[in-house]
Amino acid sequence: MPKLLKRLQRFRSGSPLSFRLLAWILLFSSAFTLIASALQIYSDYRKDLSQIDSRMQAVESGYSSSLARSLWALDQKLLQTQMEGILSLPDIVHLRLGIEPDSELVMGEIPRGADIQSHSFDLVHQGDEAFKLGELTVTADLDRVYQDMKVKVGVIMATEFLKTFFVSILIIWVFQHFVTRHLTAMANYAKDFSLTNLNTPLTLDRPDTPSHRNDEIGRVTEAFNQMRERLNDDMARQERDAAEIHKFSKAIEQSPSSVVICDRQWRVEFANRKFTQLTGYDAKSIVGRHPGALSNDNLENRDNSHLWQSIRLQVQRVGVWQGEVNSLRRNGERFWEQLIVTPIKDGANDTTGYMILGEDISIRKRYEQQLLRQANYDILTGLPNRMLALDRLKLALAQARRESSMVGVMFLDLDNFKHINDTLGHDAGDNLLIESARRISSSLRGTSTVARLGGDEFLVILPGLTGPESSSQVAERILKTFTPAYSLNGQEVFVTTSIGIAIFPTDSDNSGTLLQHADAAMYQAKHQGKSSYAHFTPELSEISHERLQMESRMRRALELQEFELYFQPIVDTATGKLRAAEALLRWNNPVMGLVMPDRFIPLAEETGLIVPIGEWVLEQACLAATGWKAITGQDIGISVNVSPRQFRDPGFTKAVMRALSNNELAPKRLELEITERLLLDNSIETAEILREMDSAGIRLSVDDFGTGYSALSYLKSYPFDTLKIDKSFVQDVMKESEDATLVRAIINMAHSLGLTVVAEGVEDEQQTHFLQQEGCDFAQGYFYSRPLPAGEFTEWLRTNHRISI
Ligand SMILES: Nc1nc2c(ncn2[C@@H]2O[C@@H]3COP(=O)(O)O[C@H]4[C@@H](O)[C@H](n5cnc6c(=O)[nH]c(N)nc65)O[C@@H]4COP(=O)(O)O[C@H]3[C@H]2O)c(=O)[nH]1
Repeated sequence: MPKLLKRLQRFRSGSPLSFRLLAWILLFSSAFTLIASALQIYSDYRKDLSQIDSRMQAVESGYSSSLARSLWALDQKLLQTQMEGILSLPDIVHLRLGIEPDSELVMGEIPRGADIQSHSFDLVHQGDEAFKLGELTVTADLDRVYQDMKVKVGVIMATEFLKTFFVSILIIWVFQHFVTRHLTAMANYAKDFSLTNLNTPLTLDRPDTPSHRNDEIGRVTEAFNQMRERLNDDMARQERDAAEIHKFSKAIEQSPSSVVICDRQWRVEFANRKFTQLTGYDAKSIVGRHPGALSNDNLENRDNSHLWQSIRLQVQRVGVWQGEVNSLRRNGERFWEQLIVTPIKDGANDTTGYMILGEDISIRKRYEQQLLRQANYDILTGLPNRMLALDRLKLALAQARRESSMVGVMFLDLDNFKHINDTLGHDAGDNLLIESARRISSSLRGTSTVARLGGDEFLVILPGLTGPESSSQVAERILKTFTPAYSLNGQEVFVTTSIGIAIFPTDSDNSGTLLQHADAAMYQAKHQGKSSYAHFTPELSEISHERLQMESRMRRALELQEFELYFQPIVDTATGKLRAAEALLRWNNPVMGLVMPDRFIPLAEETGLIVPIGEWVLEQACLAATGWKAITGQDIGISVNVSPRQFRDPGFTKAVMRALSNNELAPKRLELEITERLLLDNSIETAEILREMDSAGIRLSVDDFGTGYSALSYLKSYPFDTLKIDKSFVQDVMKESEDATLVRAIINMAHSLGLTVVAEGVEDEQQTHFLQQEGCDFAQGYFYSRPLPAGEFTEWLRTNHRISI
């Protein structure tokens, strides 16, 4: 019993549901039992009453006639016996027999206060005529019935209570065992459920069978565990999301671009580290401010407000704004930044804020400005370049049209720049250009423009001229500034310039044509003699046109096979025997006829066409030399002229080697003629190429010696074999004693350096004798033979047997 109480106690405290359930079960089952028992007792009570009633009926039916007879017969004894017999019947406690007319016989006693039930009936004598003899009232005591009922109630109540109680206990136990303890376990699980034990599933103390899994508790358990797993997943996702968010926020924070995030009202909410580095504004100090109004300078902010208004409008309309902004750092320093402004949208595509990405492009901007400068200005002299000059010219022409004034266009070319550049080196050339630019600029008014068009060409624009003569005055001033010597590499050098002038609108009203005319005039000035100027005349355009035509014809001359090599013998001065031949280029143009190299080689050099033309010459010269061996059986050398531009071409060495190997010519049979201008450049590459040629066995000669700086000293440093005295000295040896002395000195010096000497331009016998006397090794000139086309030269070989090997 204490155990049971304890249990009950536990139910009360730990299992309120069980307790309440027990109470309810008891209440309901008791009520139900009570009602049922009450109904049952009432039914039994009614049955007892009806039994008494039927017993009284039975007394009436059984005794009325016998009592009537006894009464008729006045047989008191019998009557008494009969009445005692009735009184002995159960529950009947009292009889009253009323006898007609007024006597009565009473038997038995009615207990005081007892509940009774009475039944009366007449005693009638049945004769001819019915005669009422009396009336019998039978009274039954209901006490027994009540006693029975009380006992029944007691018994039923006790048994029903016990039954209900034990059934309830049983139900509760069953409920507790199968349901409540699991619910309690669930409750405890739920109570202890936290993020730390998310991985512990809910398990109940019951077998894991399919039926258990499918019942309500099983389903609730499963629901619990599913909930736990979902929570687990959610937590994992949340962790992942948090890590992602952390990563993104770190990325934004550490982004190399500045990042500013604003709310919908364009108030700064966040700014990353880069922003602070870039602008000097601390992120916290600008929170809540408008990104265009960070500075305290009202003027600055007002300027910015227009910009940010258009940014806002464009972001709203187009969804993005990007551009370059000249921003202000906190310290007042300006910098260029590239901004990208975009809205930040939520899942419903509503704008929740704005993001401003910024990148410092100051360096790029500076670089761009530099590029712009480079695109418009000549780096060396700082003068406007061709592009800017043309722009300025167009502007000047437009203004002159409006003002009906004149514009002078001057084309300047330094007369001996190429020579100085080749002989004194590029540095000297550069200094010359810088100084020339300065001198030209110094002779001009403020409104004039001087520009460098490239190389040694300058352009001067003279706006607002009153007449062509004003341009002549300027030209004279410029020429005058060129009079003093230039100091280059410690040497005094005299440089002159040639100026061509064209006037707007007299010569042309078009900038391009004016430039062409000025160029043509410049060539005319050069032609007149250097250090002069010339005005454009209509005839000049023809000359300039010719130059252009020649260039375009030359470009096609190779493929049209218009070039031809002539060969001129180089003979031993003492014996007159052939030693080698010099290849001299000719251009057979159907329109221009036979064009001599002096006319087209400079243009070929200028345009770079000399490189493919020179390769062709090398190839053809080697081919010819191989052919002569076949004819004569002798190895005849071949000299080929190489121009500086050709020599400096990166493919030159390969082209030479290719020509030799293609034609199987021994390198020692090939002699390359190089002008001394090339050597004075003194560049490492020149020396290397010469050495490469020399080590390959190719012979090298200095051509036109005497026309340049004629410095013998450099000859020592290079692997030359031959020195060719220029024809201008040879031709005058018999007339000018100075030239004879010079030629003699050259021969002696060359020999002392171990060089063979060739005299060029030998035209008569006297010259030959002189050279023989002076010990000049070889001679070349009309005296022996003019340069001959290949066929005629072969013929010359056949007829001339004096071949020296
Ligand atoms: N007055 C006179 N002149 C004589 C006499 N003997 C030869 N000559 C000319 O003197 C020039 C000698 O060639 P250069 O000094 O190398 O001068 C050459 C050379 O520098 C250049 N040249 C010729 N062919 C080529 C070539 O294939 N490549 C290159 N780069 N230049 C070439 O053109 C220049 C002129 O060549 P050419 O007109 O053929 O003129 C040739 C030749 O015809 C003479 O007795 N009297």
